[in-house]
Amino acid sequence: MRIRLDNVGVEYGKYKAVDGVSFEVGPGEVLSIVGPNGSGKSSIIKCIAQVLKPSTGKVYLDGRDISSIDLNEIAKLVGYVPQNFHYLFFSNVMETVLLGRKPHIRWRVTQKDLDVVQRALDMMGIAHMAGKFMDELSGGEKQKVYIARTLAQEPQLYLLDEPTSNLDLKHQIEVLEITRRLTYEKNASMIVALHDLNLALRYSDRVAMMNRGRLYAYGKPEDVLTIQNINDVYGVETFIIESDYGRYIVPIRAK
Ligand SMILES: Nc1ncnc2c1ncn2[C@@H]1O[C@H](COP(=O)(O)OP(=O)(O)OP(=O)(O)O)[C@@H](O)[C@H]1O
Repeated sequence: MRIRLDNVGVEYGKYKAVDGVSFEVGPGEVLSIVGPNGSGKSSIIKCIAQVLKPSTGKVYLDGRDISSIDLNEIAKLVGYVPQNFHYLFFSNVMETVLLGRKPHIRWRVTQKDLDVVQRALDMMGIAHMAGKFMDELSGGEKQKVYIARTLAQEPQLYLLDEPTSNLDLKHQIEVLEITRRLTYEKNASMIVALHDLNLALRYSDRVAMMNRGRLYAYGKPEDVLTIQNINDVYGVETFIIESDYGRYIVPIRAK
């Protein structure tokens, strides 16, 4: 799936949170959006998820204006994991992940739906807690359930807003490995907001760096995540290590 943002702006009342953002993500590609707190990452993701309507510009999915696409079709195509998720505290893990199948279910839940849900639970390592109620889970466990729900949805576009914020080191890597692999295998696409610049460097095909609502830099990870850009946008001095395992950004001090 190809996603194109053309001059997207977001306003909250008179406050312009996003201004004139344009970028493109091709089939089988992962785009990370990085930038300081309040720079507009979530607002952009919400426009693509159709939670917010842009005040200017348009979002296109495979060339179609997203606002003209039927919401049932959007529900099948776009899998959105928001930053702050709301769950039904009286539902259990299995039921919550099964909700991901809702756009695909016609009359009743089929064996295929249950198989897909089981696979998603297994991929996220939460099958053993399938019967637990949502309000019995830790923050990281809830986040895994919401990612599993999106995996069960089998979307063409993964929209992940800081999906690793509550996860331990191992699961931060696993979530991005799994979603990136599915993106490549299914020729889907993925747009992910990340605070960890090293994860962005490692898992993206392209990076969009936001600064105060504007796109500051956009392109290949190594061209965007430079010492100079990080210094300009975050006000943090860094150095870069080139190792056998790849390139790493090491922060030294805030300016
Ligand atoms: N519902 C809202 N009403 C008013 N202002 C908002 C609203 N949501 C976000 N904003 C403002 O818009 C700006 C961009 O917010 P957004 O959540 O998109 O940033 P972000 O880059 O995702 O931040 P963070 O890294 O802290 O999650 C911020 O200044 C924020 O205060």
